Amino acid sequence: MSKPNTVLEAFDLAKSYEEGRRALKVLAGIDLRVDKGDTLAVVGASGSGKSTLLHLLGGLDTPTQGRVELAGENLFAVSEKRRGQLRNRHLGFVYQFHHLLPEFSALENVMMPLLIRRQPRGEAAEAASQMLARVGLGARLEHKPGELSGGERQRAAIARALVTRPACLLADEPTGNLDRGNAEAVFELMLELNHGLGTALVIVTHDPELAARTGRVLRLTEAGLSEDDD
Ligand SMILES: Nc1ncnc2c1ncn2[C@@H]1O[C@H](COP(=O)(O)OP(=O)(O)OP(=O)(O)O)[C@@H](O)[C@H]1O
Repeated sequence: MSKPNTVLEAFDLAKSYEEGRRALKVLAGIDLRVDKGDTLAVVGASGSGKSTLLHLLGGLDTPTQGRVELAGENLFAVSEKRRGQLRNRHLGFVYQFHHLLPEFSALENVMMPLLIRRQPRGEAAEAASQMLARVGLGARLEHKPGELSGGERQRAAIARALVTRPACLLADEPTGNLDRGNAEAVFELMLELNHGLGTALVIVTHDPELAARTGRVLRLTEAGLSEDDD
């Protein structure tokens, strides 16, 4: 049974890919619990399955075995429609590439998830501009993605992911395309927002120094998932 403040929980999660007659085992026996407000980094060698794990946690890919509970519901026992609703209601996603829509302004991009939820335009604009101000882009509302720097684009993507106030933000190498200074700034911003908004944060990173700034570091190896001691 999930505890009341548990946001996301994985039980005995496994993922294999068929390779001809053999199965390529990527993940096996993964148990993981993310509580409200947790900050957690997932590290591991290239190909160890970090992105695969994040996709499973977000219900974007299906496991070969095991289950993921989001807000107490098994993501893979519900309909596709319900899975989408749960994802929408409780999760935010940030990727290495910002995925902002190029023809829309920063403000319009961040309003989008609220408009999709049928929030009135005025309210959506207000919430989006507040969130953009929180990520330091209060003076860039009308800029299109092509008129923003790399770090600013990633900040806008974070604002878009958080504007719906998700319980948990899943971030896959969100600083992977940034130089050192920007990577650190964006990482710090995510931790700060996570703290301020009470959002749980699961962040996949290659960077051990950045990972060490989170509350928990989980390491993926062939033996499975283990938690680093402080
Ligand atoms: N659709 C797929 N079909 C077959 N194999 C796949 C598929 N997707 C991923 N894999 C394999 O699963 C393994 C884990 O991939 P994943 O992208 O999760 O690793 P990662 O730890 O995120 O790597 P990186 O740090 O390089 O991004 C890799 O060996 C990859 O080749």
